[in-house]
Amino acid sequence: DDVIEALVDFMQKLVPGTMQNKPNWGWNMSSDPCLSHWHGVTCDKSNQTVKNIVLEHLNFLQQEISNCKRLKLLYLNQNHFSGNLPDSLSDLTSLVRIDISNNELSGNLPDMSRNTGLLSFLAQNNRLTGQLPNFNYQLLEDFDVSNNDFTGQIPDDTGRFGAKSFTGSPPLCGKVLSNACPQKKKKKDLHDLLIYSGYAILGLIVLVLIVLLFLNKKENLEDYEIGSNASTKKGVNSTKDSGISSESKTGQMRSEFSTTSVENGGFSASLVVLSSPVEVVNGMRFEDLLRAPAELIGRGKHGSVYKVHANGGIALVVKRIKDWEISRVEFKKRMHRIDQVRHPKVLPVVAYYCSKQEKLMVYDFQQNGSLFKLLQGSQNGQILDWGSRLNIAFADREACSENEVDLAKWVNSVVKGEWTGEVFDKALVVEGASEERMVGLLRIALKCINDSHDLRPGMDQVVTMIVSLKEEEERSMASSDP
Ligand SMILES: Nc1ncnc2c1ncn2[C@@H]1O[C@H](COP(=O)(O)OP(=O)(O)OP(=O)(O)O)[C@@H](O)[C@H]1O
Repeated sequence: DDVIEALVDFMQKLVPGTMQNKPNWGWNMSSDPCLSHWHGVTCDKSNQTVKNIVLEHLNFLQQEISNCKRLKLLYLNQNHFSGNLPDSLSDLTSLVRIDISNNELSGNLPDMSRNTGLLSFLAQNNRLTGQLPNFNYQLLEDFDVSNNDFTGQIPDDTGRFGAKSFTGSPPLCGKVLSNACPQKKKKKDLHDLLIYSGYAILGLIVLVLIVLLFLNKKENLEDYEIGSNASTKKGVNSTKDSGISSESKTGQMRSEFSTTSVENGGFSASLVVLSSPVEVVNGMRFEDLLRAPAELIGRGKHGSVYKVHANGGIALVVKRIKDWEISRVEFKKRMHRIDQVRHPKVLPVVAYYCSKQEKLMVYDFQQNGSLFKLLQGSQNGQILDWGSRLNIAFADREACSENEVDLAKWVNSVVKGEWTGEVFDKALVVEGASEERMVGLLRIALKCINDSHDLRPGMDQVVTMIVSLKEEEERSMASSDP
């Protein structure tokens, strides 16, 4: 009975209670270890004396230890324990000290990185294998894994524990041992190379994006600058284009130029005000121009012309230049060159706008319209009398002489080219004057303005020429009568 009691007590201490459910386990006070064949117990032939107790492969530690969540100290040193340490050891996060030294434990150590409160770990003199797991080396006070069969690199790069803690595992390598770790495999190099080239490509893409962004910004800035340089001078604000309704508030159709400008992609830039003192454009923004009611008043070779009722209903003229492949810088230069031309017969440009899609020139509206139309009599049905035409011609002559254009030369060229319709008074033609006679007279007049004094006819010669012209015409009229 004493033996039975001692054995049950031993088992109770080793694995308290938990093995009782195992079939044919025995190990209780109500049975006999030999007759009831307790697990692991062998007796002599007469079944009187317990001779051997073999409790192999029962994973006592494995089964029990994971339940001890608050376990702080685990001292199993010098017990000849064999087998693997349970993985559940890493779940016991309250553990402070572990001593499993001087046993015959084998296999890998469990991951101990979660046991953050561990102060000592002693596992020397076992047969443990594999790589050393990560410990919180900074906190550890005692650490010894010497005389095992660990392999690979010592993970402790703090150098807190010297060679003594690691010796006896020949394949183990690291800074603290004389056994330096071999260079990393080529595969790792290739891996690194791939990672670095990935970074390099990514960096390149980012760089290209930045450059593109910068260029784009510069382009916009150029627009902005074109707008702001002159406008700062004149106090015009730079502004972004905004949404514009398809019809103006006055009910007039929104101008074609504004429609296209907006549809072409919502660009932004200011109207550039030149030095001409047309008050209304000061402070006017490009979007104001787009919003203003406008009507088409003419088309030239280089584009269409719109009358725009700007702020307060003041009339401006916007010429929308079509298909001009010119850079902004060049356009800007030309506009400023035009701005420098000061001539009473040249209508100054008051402002301009330039973007990739759109080039606009803004003028003051001229009530009297086009001289060409006035001369052709097609303007408001108005017919210009001969005296007014002469006045205009003289004014133009003066203007042209300033510009070194020779009116006589021009008339000569007109007569030679037989475009006389250009120079004759329409009223004379309407009254039935002979065009042939007028050309004859014009030729006589041109002889009178010959550059060379000697070649100019005298007055008597002029009279003779006019008389013969008259007679010739009368003759031809007589011969043509039936
Ligand atoms: N400032 C203005 N005020 C009033 N009407 C204008 C003004 N500018 C132009 N117009 C009208 O628009 C018409 C066309 O003008 P535009 O300047 O396009 O003529 P253009 O010199 O023949 O053109 P292009 O140089 O493109 O051949 C003119 O004939 C005139 O009736």
